[in-house]
Amino acid sequence: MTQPLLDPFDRAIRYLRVSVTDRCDFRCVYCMSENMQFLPKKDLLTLEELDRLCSTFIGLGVEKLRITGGEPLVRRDIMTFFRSMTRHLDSGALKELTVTTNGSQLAKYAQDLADAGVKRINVSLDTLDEKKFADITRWGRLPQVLKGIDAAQAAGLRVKLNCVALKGFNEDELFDIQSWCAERDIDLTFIEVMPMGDIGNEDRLGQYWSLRDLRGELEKNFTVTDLAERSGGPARYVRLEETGQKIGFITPLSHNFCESCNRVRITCTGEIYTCLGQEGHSDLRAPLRASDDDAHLEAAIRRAIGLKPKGHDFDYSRQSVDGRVSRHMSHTGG
Ligand SMILES: Nc1nc2c(ncn2[C@@H]2O[C@H](COP(=O)(O)OP(=O)(O)OP(=O)(O)O)[C@@H](O)[C@H]2O)c(=O)[nH]1
Ligand SMILES: C[S@@+](CC[C@H](N)C(=O)[O-])C[C@H]1O[C@@H](n2cnc3c(N)ncnc32)[C@H](O)[C@@H]1O
Ligand code: SF4
Ligand code: SF4
Repeated sequence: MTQPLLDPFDRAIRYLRVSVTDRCDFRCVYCMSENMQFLPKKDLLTLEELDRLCSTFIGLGVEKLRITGGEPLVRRDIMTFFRSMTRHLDSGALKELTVTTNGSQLAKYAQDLADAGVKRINVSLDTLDEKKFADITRWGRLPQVLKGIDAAQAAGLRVKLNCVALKGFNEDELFDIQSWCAERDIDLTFIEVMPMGDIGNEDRLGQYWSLRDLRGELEKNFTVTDLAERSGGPARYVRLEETGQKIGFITPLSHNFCESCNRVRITCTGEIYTCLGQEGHSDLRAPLRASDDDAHLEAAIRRAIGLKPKGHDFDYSRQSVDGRVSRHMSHTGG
């Protein structure tokens, strides 16, 4: 029997997040600069290499696989990869195959995702206003995303909306977004903006809207009850008693979920980041390419997991660069 992946703090690693591309058809202001330089295609893991890497992790006890990016659905032939993972769902080794997407390609791929065994997807959407959407994503078009969400629901996929809370940007839309989701039976999670990337002159500290304040706003209209349940992810949930709606809050700066952290991340070039909020990483592409022997790759994975830190190092209170992670969110896929 293979030993499960345990980190130095005895946390079992069951959740793998894989960024399949650094490219994106949007340029969200908190994520990328307008003139992002992307990696040469030859540096990316091939779909076959991604398959081998993910399959090795699944053999080592990973039960949940989330595909992210950049925008995962702009990678050519990505459905081939999703379909190749279906065998692990069929065998029961993989419990969940899922994706985090900006929604732009969903109208095209929703049914294929459902056919591959995907049940739930997360769609990132910060505003329901067309003009504001164009501003925040720079290149995105809202109607295309809304069409994608409709297609996902029509294909039977459960949709969760990820909404980054931004002061002075979507504060005024809080109740519109909440009721829009309630009407469509779409789950909703708010995310605090994180200090990542060196993104031009964007002022992430000025955009910071604490979810504590956002919750305070909700309390003006609803009775908000804390729920004890956890999804195995960083979100904490509340219920709005008047509508019965469940809303998630992800406050990456609090350490409240680090102690039960179950995840690691792979970039599209095969680096493993054992913590979203730390720079430390190891290379898995070299061992992947060096030999067909999976034992070699497994040993490299175990060595990397052996370096997983206890928690993150984000800090808004430090004004200097050492309080931020300089890598872009699109590099590790959030
Ligand atoms: N600090 C921190 N933030 C995380 C972590 N995982 C996810 N997040 C944040 O949560 C955001 C949403 O993540 P998603 O890709 O939707 O996945 P999720 O919320 O973990 O997924 P489910 O719980 O399966 O729905 C990410 O973009 C990050 O901002 C984590 O391990 N640490
Ligand atoms: C990097 S994107 C990758 C997947 C896909 N392109 C999407 O947007 O859903 C994953 C998530 O990271 C979030 N994100 C990006 N930059 C962020 C930041 N600086 N702070 C908080 N969340 C961020 C996005 O809102 C999105 O929900
Ligand atoms: S948040 Fe997602 S959609 Fe927006 S620029 Fe980053 S990778 Fe692209
Ligand atoms: S910040 Fe790091 S340790 Fe904490 S939950 Fe996220 S990945 Fe895990």
